[in-house]
Amino acid sequence: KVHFHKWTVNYQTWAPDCVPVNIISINGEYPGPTIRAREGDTVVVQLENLMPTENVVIHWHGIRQRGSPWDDGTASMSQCAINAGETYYYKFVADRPGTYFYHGHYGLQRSAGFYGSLIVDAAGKEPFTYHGELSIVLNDWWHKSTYEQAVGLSSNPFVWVGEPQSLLIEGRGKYNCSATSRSCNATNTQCSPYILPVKPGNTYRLRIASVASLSALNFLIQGHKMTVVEADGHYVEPVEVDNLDVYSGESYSVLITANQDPSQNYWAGVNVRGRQPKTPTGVAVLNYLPNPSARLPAAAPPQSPLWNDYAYSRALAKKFVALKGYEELPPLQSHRQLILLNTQNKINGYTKWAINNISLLPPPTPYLAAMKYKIKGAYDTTPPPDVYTPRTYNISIPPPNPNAVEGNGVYVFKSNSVVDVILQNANTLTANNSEIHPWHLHGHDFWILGYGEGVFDPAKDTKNYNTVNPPLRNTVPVFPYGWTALRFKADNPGVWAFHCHLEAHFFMGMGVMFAEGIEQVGRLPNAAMGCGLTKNKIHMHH
Ligand SMILES: O=C1O[C@H]([C@@H](O)CO)C(O)=C1O
Repeated sequence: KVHFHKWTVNYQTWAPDCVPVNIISINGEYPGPTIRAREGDTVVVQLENLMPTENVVIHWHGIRQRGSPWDDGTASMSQCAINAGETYYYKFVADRPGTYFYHGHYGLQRSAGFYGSLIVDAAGKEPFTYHGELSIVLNDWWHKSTYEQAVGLSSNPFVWVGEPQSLLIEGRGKYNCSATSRSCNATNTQCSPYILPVKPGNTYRLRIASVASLSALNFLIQGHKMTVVEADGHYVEPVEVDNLDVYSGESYSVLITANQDPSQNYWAGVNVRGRQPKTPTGVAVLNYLPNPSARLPAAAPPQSPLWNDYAYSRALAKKFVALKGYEELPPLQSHRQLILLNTQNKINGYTKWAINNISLLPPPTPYLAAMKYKIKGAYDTTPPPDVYTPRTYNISIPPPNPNAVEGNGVYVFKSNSVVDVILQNANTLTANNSEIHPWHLHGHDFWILGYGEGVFDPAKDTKNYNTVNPPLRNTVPVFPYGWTALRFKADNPGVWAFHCHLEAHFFMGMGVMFAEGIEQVGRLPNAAMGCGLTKNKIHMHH
């Protein structure tokens, strides 16, 4: 079955947290329309860019784009961004059931509200049952425009975006209007809390995803336990939790049962973790029918574990393992091991993030076309280093030599080879500071083989990898001063970004490029080309 969607993208005034700002909307909606498909279906999105002053792309987060790497929706990587006034057709197969989403992948467009849900239903029986389904996307929100944020991030002196003003559940939050001189209308229906209607006694599958720009989030429902059953489109052994960490780029399904006093409604809440919170709890309402949805819970919004209780977060992350009998297990050996050290750096005085001392600056010619058509001079053909040097680098202090370089080289993998990547975290430019980074891989799912604290030791730590029931994911956090090890099969011809999913960090260069099987990539659509050096590779038809 083919699902056809006709979308227009435009600027729009919207008040997600009661303060009107400019957002990027789809068909006038915020969040954008939900895409719903069945496993194996094809999705076609006719995307018309009606924004008069900027280009656009959409990334289909969690969709692997097998056979359609040009529709991964990454500007400068998989395609030329769609010009103002132009229309592009995205076409891909929803080949795996699960909870996914889509968002802009150009500049800071995701932070401008440019995102929505993408849900793929299983063709067969699932390992759990429920009466109904609910779905939310979590986000953090700023009043400062994304253009102002981008200028600050690329200025010297550096202007940091700061902590968010609000946390949003399905695009809705509530700023304290008396705390701002800006226009703010607490009765605007755009900022009324999102309602999750439930029938007493019933069990629901709640799909939760995060597109947060900066914040690690913790989600919980007052008085209700949640049983986690799916993560990033893969089944996990059921885990019952009181609250759930959701890192940007992750998605979950949890089962909840409406088993509390039916005369009440309950808060669903979201709080910041991993950074000292300056943002109030974002809330939605779990509405026990037939209570009126406007009957707000009397209790205070629910609170999460302490923001810097990393032991809690590490322990929770380790609880998620693949559901026995449902998920593919990893190959026992890998062919190549990358150890990627992240550092915050200065380049000519500008604040950046670097991986093995290289800060990613994507080129004007998209990699996919450049590699497929062997366009000379499009990007640096010297591959970046597999491991960081010196190997004695001290991760617990600010970089002693903070200078890094900008680069755009690519890690090229043998077709179908097995690759291990170890993400190694370190101190930032600020003493005694290391941050959580959620890393997202395009075009693949990977197995999480392990998490550790301190410096990764290849001789010792590889022995403790979980190869028995590691979860398959497309996004994984690396905790402060720690490491995360993952494994994937380089079995999807194309060029794929692997990057920190925090919007500002990716903008500041925190990512790398992977490629495999380029010779097997089919002919690129002309519409994905036309920028940089791709222009003379456009195929002429009669
Ligand atoms: O990339 C970042 O920059 C700031 C800070 O390190 C410098 O202002 C911050 O908190 C980040 O996550």
